[in-house]
Formats: sequence, structure tokens, C-alpha cells
Amino acid sequence: MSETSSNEFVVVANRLPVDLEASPDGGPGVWRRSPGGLVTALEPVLRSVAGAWVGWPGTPDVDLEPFVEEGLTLHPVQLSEAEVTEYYEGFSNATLWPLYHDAVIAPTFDRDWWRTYEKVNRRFAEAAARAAAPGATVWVHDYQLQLVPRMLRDLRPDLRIGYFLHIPFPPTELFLQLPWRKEILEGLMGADLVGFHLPGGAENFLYLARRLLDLPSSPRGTTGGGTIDLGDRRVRVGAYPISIDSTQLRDQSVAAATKLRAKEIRAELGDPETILLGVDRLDYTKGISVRLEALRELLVEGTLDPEKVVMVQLATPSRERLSAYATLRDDIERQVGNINGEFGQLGRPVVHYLHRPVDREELVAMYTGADVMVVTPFRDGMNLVAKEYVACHGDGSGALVLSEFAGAAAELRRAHVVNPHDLEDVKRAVVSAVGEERASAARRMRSMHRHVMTHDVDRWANSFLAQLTEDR
Ligand SMILES: Nc1ncnc2c1ncn2[C@@H]1O[C@H](COP(=O)(O)OP(=O)(O)O)[C@@H](O)[C@H]1O
Ligand SMILES: O=P(O)(O)OC[C@H]1O[C@H](O[C@H]2O[C@H](CO)[C@@H](O)[C@H](O)[C@H]2O)[C@H](O)[C@@H](O)[C@@H]1O
Repeated sequence: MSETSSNEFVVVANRLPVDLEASPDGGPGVWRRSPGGLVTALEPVLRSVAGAWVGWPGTPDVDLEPFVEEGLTLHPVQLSEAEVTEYYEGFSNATLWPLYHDAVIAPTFDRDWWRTYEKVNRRFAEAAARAAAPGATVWVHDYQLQLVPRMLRDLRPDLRIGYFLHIPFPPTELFLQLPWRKEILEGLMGADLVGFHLPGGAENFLYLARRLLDLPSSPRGTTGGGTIDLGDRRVRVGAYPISIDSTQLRDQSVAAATKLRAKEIRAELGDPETILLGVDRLDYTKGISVRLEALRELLVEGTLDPEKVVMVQLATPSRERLSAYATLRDDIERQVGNINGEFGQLGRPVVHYLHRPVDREELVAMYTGADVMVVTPFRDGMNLVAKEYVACHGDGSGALVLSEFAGAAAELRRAHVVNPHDLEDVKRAVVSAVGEERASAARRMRSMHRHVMTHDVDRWANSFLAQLTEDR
């Protein structure tokens, strides 16, 4: 063990919470917050316990020593350009990502990518083994690192190892398509506790352990959890729906500066009667095209008036070198252009589209000022955006249109729930969210707000870690 192995609590995730953006002139580069909900959720949890975080710094071929950033020790894992192509863009995001999201596009099965996935997972396991103190707790995250629990246990049997999957665990018949299905299950089985957002994911995992590995498993209770008996030890399995730092967002949403900025934004948009908002990584799972098509048809039919309605769509760039993402960007931008060409006025587009991340203050002002939040993924592990919006509307204002295929729909039941594959259903929900009588809309929002305030990210992390560290 090296001198860095003094951490009692270590998180291992594909990305560090900050990304090193390479400088075009070969200079030192700039650190920026990493995209996505995993970082949003984990960062406050980990900072509160001053733990260590093992992850990739977001740029290929950079060799960095561990360093401390605002109390958090970051352990960068180096990836070569070829490894980024085969492990991150390839196996993680062109095999596992589409397969686990109901194969909304066809997954690619490539043996070279798999070999690189194994190699990179081993590197993460070795880095975690170096960072962890004797008997430490190590929490491994997400689909990019499913082999790490087993590899880490082989290297460091003294550790308590947890694993959490942030995306859906697929229906069993989809998982069974994977040529490396047994290896993945065995990799996950290295953990003491395997967590999913929803009971259905846990149930599918328990079923596959029985069917593929012939391991006795016992379901417990009605929440999908259970245990798998490996002979010398047990793997616990359970559902732990992730959440957000609700208090921080609620407090920020009611601050005078936020209210003022929300008003300014409305004025900048031309003081429309209704602001619709979409906030996503630009990903084909998020159903951005569906909500744009619903808006277009409602404008064509005259159900919505382009003089009175504005839509803001924020789209953080994501996985841009993958062709499915480049095609998606073209398609979305064409749709936005068509709507504005048909229904916008000079200086007054109907859809305001920003293809870049916005800073947190601006985002909270947008959430606070938006009348209807439209969240329409075809499949999403959780979708923190929906919870963030609800946290910003404790006064009962606003309305949420939410896909039934987002994990968040299991909790935010009073949203205007839609099937994103059914365009008429999406249109109906948008119209009903825009037109709902105020008192009834406020009852929905207040009820969801109460839920999000009491089911925050600390509760998620504490319930997972309490189960992981419980004596057995
Ligand atoms: N354009 C944007 N600017 C800033 N933050 C964004 C933007 N789009 C998404 N985010 C943030 O990224 C996170 C997305 O999490 P989530 O909805 O769970 O989906 P995913 O992790 O798949 O991207 C949220 O915390 C959200 O606030
Ligand atoms: O790291 P990237 O390839 O840029 O992708 C960003 C993250 O996207 C995914 O987020 C998921 O986690 C959220 C929190 O649990 C959840 O709400 C959402 O439904 C998921 O899509 C991915 O799982 C992360 O690993 C990525 O970092």
C-alpha cells in the first residue's frame, strides 16, 4: 500500500467531478464541472465526508498525481486516446448505454471494445486499491465500471465494497443479448451491496444471478431487494432512488437574486404567458425531439398560440464524437429551425435553444421562472432535472410533464405523466399542464415538493451506506 492509501471512504466513478478541458495552444488546460446527474448527486455527499474520488479527468493522455480540490482528494486515472474510443465511447456508450436504455438505438457488440473495457476496469480497480485505507469503504459507480467490484475484491479482500448503477438495469431478455453477460454479473457480484434506482432493476438482477450463474437468491419484501448466496459470503441487492440536494435548491430558488433573474429572463423572452422548459444532456434517450414535435403540432393546430408561448431548451453537449449524438444534434437543430421558421417573428423565436451548459444560478432562475417543465425521456435511470424543478417550486407554482419511463416517475406521481412514444399523449399532457386551473396545479406541485424535500440525496446516500456498512 502506498502513502496515499489513507482514505476511509473512496468513491470510484468513470469521471472525476471536474473535467480538464485541454487548451488548444497546448497550455495547462482549464478544470470545469463535469456534466451529468451522477456528479450533481455525489459531489455534495462526498464533500461532506471529505472522502477520495477515483476517476478519469475527461481528457485523454494526461498523467496527473492525486491532488486535493476543496477538501476532496482526487485520484486521476489516465486513459489513452484509443482507450477513450474503445472503453468510453465504444463499450460504455455504444454497447451498454443503448442496451440498458431499452435498445432505443441498436447496441454494437465489439470484442476489441470488450477487451479494452476489461483492461480499463482493472486500472480503476488498481487505483482504488491504492487509494483505500485498510478496511475502508469503497463505493463503485455506474455501468462503465461493472467489473471493478470483483477485481477490487481480489486485490483487497479487506474492503467493504458497494456498487450503484445510475442507469436502468435492463429487462432480462435485453441483458441476455450481451456476449459478456456472465462476466458482467460476476464482476458486479464482487460487491457486498449492489444498488439500483428501482425495484425492477434489483429483481432483474436477482433473476439473472439464478438463471445464468445458478446462484441461490432470496427475494425479501416487496421492494425488489434480496440476497445472493455465494457460499463464503452474501451479496445484498436493493433499490435506492437517487435524489438531489433539495434544501440547497429550495433556498436558492427563493433568494431575491433568483426571483429577480427569473423576472428578467421572462422579460428577455418577451413576457410570454407561458414558458415551457427542457433541460437535458443532448442524448437520444432524453426524448427532446418528441417534445419539440408535440409543440410544433400544437402550434399548427392552433391549440397553442405562438404569440403567447415560448419554449426554452437547454442542451448540454454530450459524447459528441459518437455518430448517434452528432446525428441527434443535427435533427434537433433542424426541428428548432423549422418551428422558428414557421412560427417565430423577427427577434422573437418560439424556441430558444442553447447548446451549452449554463451556470447553476442561471439554471435555478430558469427553473424558478418556467411555467411548465417538460421531461420526456424514452428511458432514464432517474432524471434529476425533474426533481430539481420540483424543489424550486415550493410555492405551488409551475407544472411538470414527466415521462413514465424516467425513474423519477415512480416518486413524482402527481406530475402530468406521459408515454413519450405516444405523441398525442404528450400533446394532451402539455395542454393540460398549460391550462390547468391554478388551485389544482398547486396541489400537485406542493405534494411533489414535499416528497423531494424529504427524499433528498443525503437520505439516498445514507440509506445505501447504512446497508453497506451494517454488520452481517
Ligand atoms: N444545459 C445545462 N446546463 C447546466 N446544467 C445542466 C444542463 N443540462 C443538465 N444539467 C444538469 O445535469 C444534471 C443532469 O442529470 P440527470 O437529469 O439525472 O440526467 P443525466 O445524468 O443523464 O444527464 C442535472 O443536475 C442538471 O441540472
Ligand atoms: O459522463 P458522461 O458520459 O458525459 O455522461 C453524464 C452522466 O450521465 C449519466 O447519468 C445518470 O445518472 C443520473 C444520476 O443517478 C441519473 O439521474 C440519470 O438518469 C442517468 O442517466 C451516467 O449514468 C453517468 O455515469 C454520466 O456521468
